[in-house]
Order: sequence, then structure tokens, then C-alpha cells
Amino acid sequence: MKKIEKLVIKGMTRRFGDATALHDFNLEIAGGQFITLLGPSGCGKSTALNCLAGLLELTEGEILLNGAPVQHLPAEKRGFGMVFQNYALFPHLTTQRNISYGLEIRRVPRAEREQRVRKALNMVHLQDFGKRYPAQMSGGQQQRLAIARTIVLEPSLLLLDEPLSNLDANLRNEMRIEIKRLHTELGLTTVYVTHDQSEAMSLSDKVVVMRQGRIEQIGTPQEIYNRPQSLFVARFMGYLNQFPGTVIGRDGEYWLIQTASGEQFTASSTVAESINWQTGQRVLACIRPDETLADPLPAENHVQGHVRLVEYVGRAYEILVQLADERGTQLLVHSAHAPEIGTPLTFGVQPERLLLFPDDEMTTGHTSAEQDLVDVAAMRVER
Ligand SMILES: Nc1ncnc2c1ncn2[C@@H]1O[C@H](COP(=O)(O)OP(=O)(O)OP(=O)(O)O)[C@@H](O)[C@H]1O
Repeated sequence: MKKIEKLVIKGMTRRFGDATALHDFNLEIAGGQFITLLGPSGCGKSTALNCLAGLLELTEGEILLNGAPVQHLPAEKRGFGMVFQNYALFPHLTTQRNISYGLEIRRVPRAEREQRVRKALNMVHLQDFGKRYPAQMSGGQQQRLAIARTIVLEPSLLLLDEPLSNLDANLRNEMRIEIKRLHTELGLTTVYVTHDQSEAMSLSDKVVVMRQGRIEQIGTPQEIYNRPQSLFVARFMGYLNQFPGTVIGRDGEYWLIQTASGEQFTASSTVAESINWQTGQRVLACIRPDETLADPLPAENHVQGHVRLVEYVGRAYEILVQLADERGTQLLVHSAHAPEIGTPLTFGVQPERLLLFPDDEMTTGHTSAEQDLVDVAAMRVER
């Protein structure tokens, strides 16, 4: 199979009638990389993957495999392997036959076939399950079989569409490690679709965050996590707390903001347009709950409120803090200690972890699918 040196996707667009499911998708993938497409339901992740796989025709754009266009090739001629969310196993074939089927179609000689099936079974730790039928195996085993069936064909590109979504939390973690191991050991190039940010963070060399059929941000997990370039990406990365303020000045790389109740904070911004911000710019200041500091309290950037709820979330207490502002803002804070309900609480946040985004309709207007995400955040705060 042709190894990937470079896969370049240029202006990939897919429309269904009047609706654009994918718009001007551009991405470069180097051989050996693990790429994740991350975003909420309906943002176009599967459409992008299916276009890459050759299961959907592109309305516009190009896919260049080592410089040669492949967008007009049928799926089977691209040499890519796809693992589907529902596994798509053959129920009437044993594990061995499920794996060997693709090799039979390709007329691989019997001896080589048997040897490759054995190797694939070992690779996914299913060597003792060769004679079982899919219905006789657990969800995790079926998932491993789906992967084995694909990698036995030595695909130049492995495409995985939410492969862990049908598994319970423990198995998901186990299989996540398994997928990364196979990717590394076999030197695969992988494109993985998920709506789970922790999966994207732990697996990827590069994360592509998508929203409404468009790419919102591309970066390493560290870049996406620490330097989200829009409020949408920030929320997706767990910056659930937000409160409004106004820019009142600049201090080197930091911004000085003031809330409606007169408190001042030093904060950062990862948004490119922030270089044009003037005094008076309305902003939303965002903090991840696990980046708030109640004990020890930092020297500056203090927020004061009252404890409304306390919940142990393992390693820390998650505290719902009610601020005294007229908007009734509630924030989630993490602390090593559990305070009494109703008591005052002061916490702080380091200026580089308090991120500012423009507070306008463009950044706060959400589609219904995105609203689900926002609702999840809101639900946590409403408890
Ligand atoms: N065959 C189709 N006909 C019409 N619209 C479609 C079709 N397939 C997808 N869409 C639309 O395109 C958009 C993107 O869908 P897609 O399945 O790519 O999203 P997704 O991010 O993979 O979502 P999920 O995580 O829910 O699978 C959605 O609005 C969807 O309704």
C-alpha cells in the first residue's frame, strides 16, 4: 500500500441540496500524524470523513495524496480504511472470516491471508476469539475486531468515526490507549472523528475544531486547550465560567478589565483581533473551573462570592459560587477543601488563565446543536 507522505485537502465542500454540510475545509496531514476532527453534533465531522473516504462525493475541492488528486477515485481505489461507529461487522461470519474477508476479495493467497489474519488478531488481543461470531463478543471485543478488519488491509490512511461512542467509560479509556498503540506501532496515519474533547486531547498530534461545517481552529492539543481563539472553542475546552466586563487599559501583554460592579481584573486574550481593542471594548472573561485557585489564593485577581453548592468530584471539591453582581452570575470553582454552604468564598485566577473574548452577538449567538453544549454548561451552573 502506498504510504502517505502528505495528504492535502483543499477547499473541500459538500452540499446537500441548499444546505452546506461542509464548507471550504482545508487541511494538511503529514504521514504518521494522528488528526482529530472535533465538534458538536451536526458540525460536519462525519461529512468530512466520508468525503475523505470516498463514500461521499465532494461538491467542490481537491484531495491530494502525495501530490496526486484522488477525489474522483471510488472508495476502494483510495486505499484508505474506515472503522464505523456501529462497527459494521458481518454477523454471519466468525471473527477470523470477518478479518479475512477483505483479503479474500483482494485475492490474497491463502497462506499469506492466514498469516495476516493471525497477526491482526494478535495485534488487537483477540487471538482466542477467532472462532466466535460478533454476537458472542462484548462491545469492546467487537470494536477491536472492527479495527483488526480494517488494519489487516494495511490502509495508507485509517479513518475512525466516533469508534468509542458505544462503549462504557472504562472500556473507552482502554480502547483509546489501544488505538494510540496501534497507530504508533503500525506507523499509521489516522483521522479520528469525535465530539469528546478529552479523547481529542489525549490522542492527537493535531486537533481540528469544527463548527457549522467550517473549521473554527486547528492546533496541537496544547494550543487548542490553552489558547482557544474563539469563545466557541474555549467553551468546548471547558472554559465554562464567564462573566462580562469592559476593557479599561493595558499592562504589557495583559488587559485590565472592570466588571459592572467595579471589580478589576488582569487578563489575557488569545483572540487575534484583540490587538485592535480600545478602552471600552466589551468582553467576556472566561475561566476553567479547575484553573480557579481558592487555596492557596493567588496575590491578585480575586473574585468574591458565596458558596451555594459543594460537590466532591474526585481529587477536588467543585463549588458553585454566587457572585454579588446584579446579573446573579454563578461560577464553578475547584478547591481542595469543602467550605460550608452559605459562607463567603474568595478565589483567584492567574492573569494568563483568565481569557477574554469579545462580548458581541457573533460570539454568543449559538445554533441549536451548539446550544446543547451551552446548556450542558448552564445546567451544571444551575444545579
Ligand atoms: N445525506 C444527507 N442529506 C442531507 N443533509 C445531511 C446529510 N448528511 C448530513 N447532513 C447534514 O449535514 C450536517 C453535518 O452532518 P454530519 O453528519 O457531518 O455532522 P457530525 O458533526 O458528524 O454530527 P454527529 O456527531 O451527530 O454525527 C448536518 O446538518 C446534517 O443534518
